[in-house]
Amino acid sequence: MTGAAIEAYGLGLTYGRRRRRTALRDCSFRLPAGRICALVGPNGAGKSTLLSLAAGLLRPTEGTVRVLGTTPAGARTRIAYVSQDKPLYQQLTVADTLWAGAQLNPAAWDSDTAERIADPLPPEARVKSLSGGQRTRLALALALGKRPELMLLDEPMSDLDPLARHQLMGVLMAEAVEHGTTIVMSSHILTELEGACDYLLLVDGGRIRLGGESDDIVSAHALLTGQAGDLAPHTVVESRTTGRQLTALVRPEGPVDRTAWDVTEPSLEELLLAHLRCPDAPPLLTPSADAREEVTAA
Ligand SMILES: Nc1ncnc2c1ncn2[C@@H]1O[C@H](COP(=O)(O)OP(=O)(O)OP(=O)(O)O)[C@@H](O)[C@H]1O
Repeated sequence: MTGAAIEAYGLGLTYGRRRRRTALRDCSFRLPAGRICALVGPNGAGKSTLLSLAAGLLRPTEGTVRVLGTTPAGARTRIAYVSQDKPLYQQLTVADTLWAGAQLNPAAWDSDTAERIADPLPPEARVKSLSGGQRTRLALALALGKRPELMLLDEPMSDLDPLARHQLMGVLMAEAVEHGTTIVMSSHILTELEGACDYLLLVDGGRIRLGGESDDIVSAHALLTGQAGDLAPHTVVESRTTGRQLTALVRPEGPVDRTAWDVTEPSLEELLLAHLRCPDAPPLLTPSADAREEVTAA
């Protein structure tokens, strides 16, 4: 398929030889290019593993992944990856780090963007003297300066103060709009992602549970409230009873009986939390996220 930033088919990764730990299993999905995608899931779900596979830092133990129409290794110059621990050279100064970024990316380096993002940092400060949030800012300056087609960001906002978070989220979104950059951003802060991301991947227990346009995923669900009653024929994600009142998150399979139920649209956060509380709910991929054909070897 064309126009995909990431395509995975049966993708899996098991760490270790003796004490094997399966981090991802049988993940098939497609992320169209140009999206800002939230990658969400509980601790240990497999988000970092998925990002590392897409960045070409890990090789799958099963299945395949393609990035920007080629192998992750083949796309390396077109990808920027910011890992959770933001590895930077401790001895270099901020100015040296930006200079090194320019030398390593001579064809596409965007010094204006990189310097604008790094601006609040003292140029002569050594990386080892920066705070966690300041290092994140420098790592994002390097990533954006590279002018990548795909940015893979592992919890990029977790140690930034609210003002810096707001500013850098704005920069990321402007970048996506102006240059069509695809951004995949893992985070635990669901409210922050709700306004910023137009695409969603929910990973849980090493599997993809939800994938697709956030709006389409939300509108595929309904919150029903009423007297305890029959929820058939709808697919039930979660149902809870308080006294005689039943509240259920369902995927409607046909018209909902509005004489029996109050019907509202769930927020993205309500929807995600319900899926996390109910791991047996069936997965849902919208048509654009559905990778039906096996991609060629990674
Ligand atoms: N290097 C490793 N060796 C062995 N197991 C690992 C390694 N890295 C991750 N794992 C395991 O793989 C699983 C997925 O980890 P991963 O870091 O991908 O999760 P995550 O969704 O990014 O979690 P978090 O939200 O806590 O960052 C976990 O069970 C973890 O313990």
